[in-house]
Amino acid sequence: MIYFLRGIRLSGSIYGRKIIHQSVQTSEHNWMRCSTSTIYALSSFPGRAAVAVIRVSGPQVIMVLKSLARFKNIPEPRKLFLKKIFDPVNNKMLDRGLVVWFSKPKSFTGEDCCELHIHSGTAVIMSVLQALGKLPKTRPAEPGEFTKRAFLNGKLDLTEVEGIADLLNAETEAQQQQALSQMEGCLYNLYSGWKERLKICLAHVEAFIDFSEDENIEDGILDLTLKSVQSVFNEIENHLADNRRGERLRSGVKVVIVGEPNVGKSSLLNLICQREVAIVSPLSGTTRDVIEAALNIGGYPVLVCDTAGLQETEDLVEQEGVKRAFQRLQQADLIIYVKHCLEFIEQKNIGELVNNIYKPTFLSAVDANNVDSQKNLRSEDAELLKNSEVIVVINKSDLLPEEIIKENLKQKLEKECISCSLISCKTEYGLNSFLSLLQNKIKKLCCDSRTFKPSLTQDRHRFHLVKCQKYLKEYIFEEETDIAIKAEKLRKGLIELGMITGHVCTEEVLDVIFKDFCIGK
Ligand SMILES: Nc1nc2c(ncn2[C@@H]2O[C@H](COP(=O)(O)OP(=O)(O)OP(=O)(O)O)[C@@H](O)[C@H]2O)c(=O)[nH]1
Ligand SMILES: [K+]
Ligand SMILES: [Mg+2]
Repeated sequence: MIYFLRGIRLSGSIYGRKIIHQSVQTSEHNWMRCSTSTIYALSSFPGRAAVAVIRVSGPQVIMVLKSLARFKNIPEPRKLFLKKIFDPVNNKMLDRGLVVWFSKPKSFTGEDCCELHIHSGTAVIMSVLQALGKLPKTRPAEPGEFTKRAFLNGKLDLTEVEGIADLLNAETEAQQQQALSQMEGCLYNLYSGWKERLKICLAHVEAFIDFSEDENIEDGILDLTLKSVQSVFNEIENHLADNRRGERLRSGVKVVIVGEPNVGKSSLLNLICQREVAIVSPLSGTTRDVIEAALNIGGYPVLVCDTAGLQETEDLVEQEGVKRAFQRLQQADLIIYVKHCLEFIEQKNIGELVNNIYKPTFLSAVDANNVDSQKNLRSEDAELLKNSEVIVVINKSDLLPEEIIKENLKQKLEKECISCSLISCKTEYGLNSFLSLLQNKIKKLCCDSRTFKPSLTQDRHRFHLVKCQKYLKEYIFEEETDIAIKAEKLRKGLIELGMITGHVCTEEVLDVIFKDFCIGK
């Protein structure tokens, strides 16, 4: 047992040399480059308002306090002081405002930071920024540079950085909540938890390599390791099999309205949006291009598209419209398939008809290749279509000859069909129940209400998790007698996890992540 423990410690350091060190080098390199300069930026929205916040970070912060705010002694950190702000060169007074500073490392960036809360007027802001520029070794911050420094100083990992970016971009409540929990470290905890467990596995394997000749190495250590790797593997697999909920919530649910010409697709889009987004007319083939509208439905971000009526046609423009409709269908998370109600009055077995309506129609079209534009649909696209959620909307219920027929049809649909609404865009009959069906579907696509596990939110994470999983799979299942080769698999798996959190990363990855930030964050 003693050797067992010693193995962990020794191997831990071997591990440290190979992976952690790599990241430290990158960080140190950046740290040295950026820590010599002090950066400043307007962190609030530019324009006329009550207050503007200018943020400063770096070694010159004390100098800023002394020369712009004219503190005689270094003030107490984390306290607001009402001060006059002066230009350090011509000694002109520029404004009066609140000044606060944070001493390193207890600040957002991990460096000395200060904030000047001044009046938000164009001239005031410009003059204070210019005054900051007059101090030695100061310069305007690049987009996201404050956050980048926080990352390089170990204040945040990359998933938390991405959480901040998502929070700044969040437009709906559900997006806000997801971004917040990511910023608070839910993904960091999950991924670094796996990393810690794999690190121990690797340490065990390396201990085995180093000490297996030795009598004292614990029996069955490799079996134990295999079990641990297997359980991490299973957890990653579950996390990946989330039907892309988190990514969808982040980027918006894609809803596509399709159906034959003139069934009322554009009318439905306008009703959902509560404005005249698309042209409605009695002429068949009115909509040609895809018409998009971004909406907030029950706190979830949604992109609804109206498309050209699906039919075989000689008209070249309409053919192009049908082709585009099919392209959108392939990307859809949710399809609203609109039908004319008169098709249904004579039908006896409505449930079967409606429940199967969508898939056979499109998939048989795909198989038969009977519309030019559908020739482009490959079999995997057809598979995608099959996986999308569908709501069948039966429109124009006001045209049903008698009230009793309408009620009968409605009852039959409610009893026999899963996702179907009988509505009238003209009278708005059934609209509310359709909208609540739509909202429920969207919610289901974005979050799993049964579990409160953190969702995978980014393609970047998925990419590295899939690669990590591949190495773990090789470790678990491949017949390999050379234990050193097996150890290498674990090491590679660990590197992939490190790439997600940024403990192993390259300058290019950082550039991509920070480029979308605004200046001053
Ligand atoms: N009576 C009745 N007419 C409707 C209803 N919904 C739509 N319409 C009419 O049906 C016609 C076609 O409506 P659109 O919304 O343009 O139909 P579409 O499916 O977008 O048509 P295309 O873009 O040409 O494929 C228009 O004259 C609408 O006013 C409805 O619920 N009841
Ligand atoms: K029309
Ligand atoms: Mg239309």
